[in-house]
Amino acid sequence: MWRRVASLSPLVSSSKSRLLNQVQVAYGFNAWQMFSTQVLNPVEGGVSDSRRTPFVTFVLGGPGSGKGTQCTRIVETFGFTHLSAGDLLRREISSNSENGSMILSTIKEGKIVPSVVTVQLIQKAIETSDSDKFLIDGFPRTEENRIAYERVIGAEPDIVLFFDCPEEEMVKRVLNRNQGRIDDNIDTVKERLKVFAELNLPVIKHYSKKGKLYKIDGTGSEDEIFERVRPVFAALRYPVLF
Ligand SMILES: Nc1ncnc2c1ncn2[C@@H]1O[C@H](COP(=O)(O)OP(=O)(O)OP(=O)(O)O)[C@@H](O)[C@H]1O
Ligand SMILES: Nc1ccn([C@@H]2O[C@H](COP(=O)(O)O)[C@@H](O)[C@H]2O)c(=O)n1
Ligand SMILES: [Mg+2]
Repeated sequence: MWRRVASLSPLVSSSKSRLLNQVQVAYGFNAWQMFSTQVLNPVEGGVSDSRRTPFVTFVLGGPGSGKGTQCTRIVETFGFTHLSAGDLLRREISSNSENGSMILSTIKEGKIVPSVVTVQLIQKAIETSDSDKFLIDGFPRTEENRIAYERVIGAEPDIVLFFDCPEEEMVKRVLNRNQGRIDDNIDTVKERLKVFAELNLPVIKHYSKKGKLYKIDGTGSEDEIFERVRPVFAALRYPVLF
C-alpha cells in the first residue's frame, strides 16, 4: 500500500474546511489501515512499507483535444509517469490477450470498453511502477469507469485536467493525426464525440463540483496550451504528510 506524498495546491482548495474534506476523502479508512499495518509490522529501524500513495492526475478531454500531447510535456517538465488508458487497451490488442478482439471492436466503434478491463490494466500499471505521480490519460470516460476506479484503487484522483476544445478543431486534429489508429476516421470520430458528450461530460461535472477540476483552454499552439498547464503543476507541493 502507498503513502500519500503530495499536498494539494491552494489553487485547488483555498479554504481550510475544503482541504480537510479532501484530506478525509483521500485518506479515509485506507490511511488508518495503512497506519495500523506500519505499527503492527515494524521492521528493523522503521516501518515495513515505505511506498507512498501516488499523486494521481486524471487527464480528460474529447478526442484530439491534446491530452496525449500535453501529457508528454508534463512528463518532460514535472517528471510524472504517463498512463494512457487508450494505449494500455491498444497494447492488450497487440498482445493477443483474451480480451483483445472485444477491445478492438469496441475501439473501432468508438464505444467504451467495460470498466473491469480498463481499471485492471491501470491498477497493474500503477502497481508495477516505482513512480509516485501519475497522469492517467483518457480515464475515466464514464461514471461507471470512475466508480470502478475508486472502488478498486480506494482513492480519488488528486486533480483533474480537462482540455476544452471545439469539436471542429478536435475533428481536424484527429483526421490529420496519421498514426495509423483504427479510430481516426470520420465515422468513429463522430461516435466518439457523441460518447464524450453523453458519458464523459458528467464525469467532468462531478470533479468540477468537488473542486478538483482544472479546465484548460485547448486551443492555440502546443506551447501556448502548455503555458496554461504549467502553473497547475508548478503550484503543487510534495511534502511527506505521514
Ligand atoms: N495545439 C495543437 N495544435 C495542433 N495540433 C495539435 C495540438 N495539440 C495536439 N495536436 C495534434 O493533434 C493530434 C491529436 O492530439 P493528441 O493525440 O494529443 O490528442 P488526444 O486528446 O490524446 O486524442 P485521443 O483522445 O484521440 O487520444 C495529434 O496529431 C497532435 O500532434
Ligand atoms: N477509459 C477508456 C479509454 C479508452 N477507451 C477506448 O479506447 C479508445 C481510444 O482511447 P484514447 O484515449 O486513446 O483516445 C476510446 O475511443 C475507447 O474506445 C475506453 O474504452 N475506455
Ligand atoms: Mg490520446
